[in-house]
Amino acid sequence: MPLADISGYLEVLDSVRGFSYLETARGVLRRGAAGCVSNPREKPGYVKALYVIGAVKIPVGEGCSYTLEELGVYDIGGAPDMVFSSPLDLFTRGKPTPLVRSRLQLPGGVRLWLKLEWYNPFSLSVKDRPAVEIVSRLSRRVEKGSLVGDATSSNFGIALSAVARLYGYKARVYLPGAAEDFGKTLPRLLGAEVIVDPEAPSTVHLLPRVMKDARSGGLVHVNQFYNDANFEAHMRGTAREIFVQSRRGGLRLKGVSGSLGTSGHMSAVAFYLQSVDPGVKAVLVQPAKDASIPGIRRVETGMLWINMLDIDYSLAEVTLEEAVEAMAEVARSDGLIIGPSGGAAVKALAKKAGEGELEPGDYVVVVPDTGFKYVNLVKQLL
Ligand SMILES: Cc1ncc(COP(=O)(O)O)c(/C=N/[C@@H](COP(=O)(O)O)C(=O)O)c1O
Repeated sequence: MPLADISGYLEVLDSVRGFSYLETARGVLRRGAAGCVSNPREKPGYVKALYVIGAVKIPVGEGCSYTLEELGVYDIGGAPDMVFSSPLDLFTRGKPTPLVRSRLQLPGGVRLWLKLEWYNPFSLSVKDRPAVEIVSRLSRRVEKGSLVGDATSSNFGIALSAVARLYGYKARVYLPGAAEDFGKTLPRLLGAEVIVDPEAPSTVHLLPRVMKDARSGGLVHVNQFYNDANFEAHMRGTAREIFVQSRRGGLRLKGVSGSLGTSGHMSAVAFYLQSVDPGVKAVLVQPAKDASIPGIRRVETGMLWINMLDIDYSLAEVTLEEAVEAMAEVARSDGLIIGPSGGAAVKALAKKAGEGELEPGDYVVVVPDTGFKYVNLVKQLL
């Protein structure tokens, strides 16, 4: 059977170390096709490369080749009746998240498209994706009833609290004092323990405390900051969806823009789309010095994938005021209330467009969550 279900080979994924499999993934994406292997179990890196780009099938045999479409890469979900058998089914098949053309006019023929990640059902944010990927893999080796936890700026904590319960785990989330109220309250509503450290200026400052609690026993640290399942969730999900939606929507995709926390989603989006077309630009936003924008950080504060992988990107700096200004611009042009990190990414793209750095074409901005969570923040700045 030349096209086998890749789900029959996933046990080999855990044996793959490092990022070398990504060169294979890049090659398959660039060629748009994958060759056969006689025994996938002897090629765990190849299995992982196909899994991470979203293949559902793996070609088994000699001397054959299959297109991405034949491998199931284009099967990005969809439930026409929107009837789901469970909350996890809602997360999985209630995809892809929308990609919508904004009416906001940017200079230089830059056409703006918004990838609305608040359509993820648990945290109404992009962070559902790594939470489901991390917990579903963990459930293969961690006994039910265990306590899982991590440091979070808010969204991942909500997603982890929700998904942990669905898999039979308890959750504990650690937040910096400056986190928004929704990030401190909603995990409790979901039955999680919440630890707030008023002294911690950011999530990464909480990691020593989380690791100490993990070492002293009793806590499984899921570690969104260094767990490759974060990056891989976005390769198979966010990135693949943008690739397929752009193709099917007839976009002339010239660039992507987004923000950085763990750097999981924008590393995946940039890597995937630049593997397909090396000419795709990646405009990444970071808060201006001394600025604080919920959920995102400056690259120098420490991130894994954006620093480890071969990704070509430019950085733009944005203040919180500029991020909220962009929220208002999108709200008034599209009627959509995007979150501040999405606003920051729109502003970053607009700056690059204004500086004449972008060629005409379609640009996708990943909008990690909704602005409905940030009323107190916005109120002070409107
Ligand atoms: C609203 C919003 N926008 C963008 C990001 C960045 O996503 P990432 O780079 O894929 O982690 C995030 C990421 N938040 C993560 C990580 O936060 P961090 O900025 O690393 O402290 C969390 O919820 O714990 C976010 O919540």
